[in-house]
Amino acid sequence: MTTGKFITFEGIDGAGKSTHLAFVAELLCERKKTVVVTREPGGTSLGEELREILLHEKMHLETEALLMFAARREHIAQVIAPALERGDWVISDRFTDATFAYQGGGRKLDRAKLNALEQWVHPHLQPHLTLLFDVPLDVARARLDATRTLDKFEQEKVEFFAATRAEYLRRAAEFPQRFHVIDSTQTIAAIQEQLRVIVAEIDS
Ligand SMILES: Nc1ncnc2c1ncn2[C@@H]1O[C@H](COP(=O)(O)OP(=O)(O)OP(=O)(O)O)[C@@H](O)[C@H]1O
Ligand SMILES: Cc1cn([C@H]2C[C@H](O)[C@@H](COP(=O)(O)O)O2)c(=O)[nH]c1=O
Repeated sequence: MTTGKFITFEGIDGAGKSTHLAFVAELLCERKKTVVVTREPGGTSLGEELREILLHEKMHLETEALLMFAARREHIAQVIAPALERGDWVISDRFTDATFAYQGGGRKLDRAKLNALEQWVHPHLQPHLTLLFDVPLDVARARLDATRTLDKFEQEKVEFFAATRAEYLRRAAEFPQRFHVIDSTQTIAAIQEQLRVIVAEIDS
């Protein structure tokens, strides 16, 4: 019997999702789960090649959305579906909510086109739990500026991130049964306490 669950981590760049992903993976390992940690775009060798292109080359917004879903198709076929079938837990740093937020919200691509791609690529797969790390834009920006060289998305203007964040929050309100919105301005320790409770709930 399949017992694995699919958990996704979402948020604008710099919100802190990668920081907490490792912690949740550890919590699940302590609970004796077999955990597959992966990311989008990426997660397969083709997906990682597409990631390089997507994060560094300019392209038409529809090309960008199509490549995100192409990488995702491969990711589901090679990694996510087989792991869930084995009963493993899959934790992915981003999934389809990111396409709705970035290409839909940020770049203003028609949501109907994204719905059609989602229906094509994964009509029967949705995360069991989506953790949305939410922060004001200035906090996210300060965290990014302190830590890294910025990629194509991270160099976008404040309006882009405001629209991306708004679309994430709109989706969280649309799908309250799977989304948990986490106030990522809290300390890392406070967020970890919240994550402990959420993980215990989903594993009960
Ligand atoms: N709650 C927090 N308080 C203070 N600093 C934080 C917090 N969460 C994360 N950070 C710091 O902010 C920086 C960005 O965090 P992280 O890489 O986890 O963000 P991210 O959401 O995964 O970003 P991206 O999507 O661009 O990879 C890191 O230096 C991390 O240590
Ligand atoms: C899956 C997905 C991702 N993006 C963007 C969001 C981020 O800026 C990058 C991924 O980098 P991360 O720091 O590892 O999160 O890609 C996107 O625009 N659309 C998507 O579907």
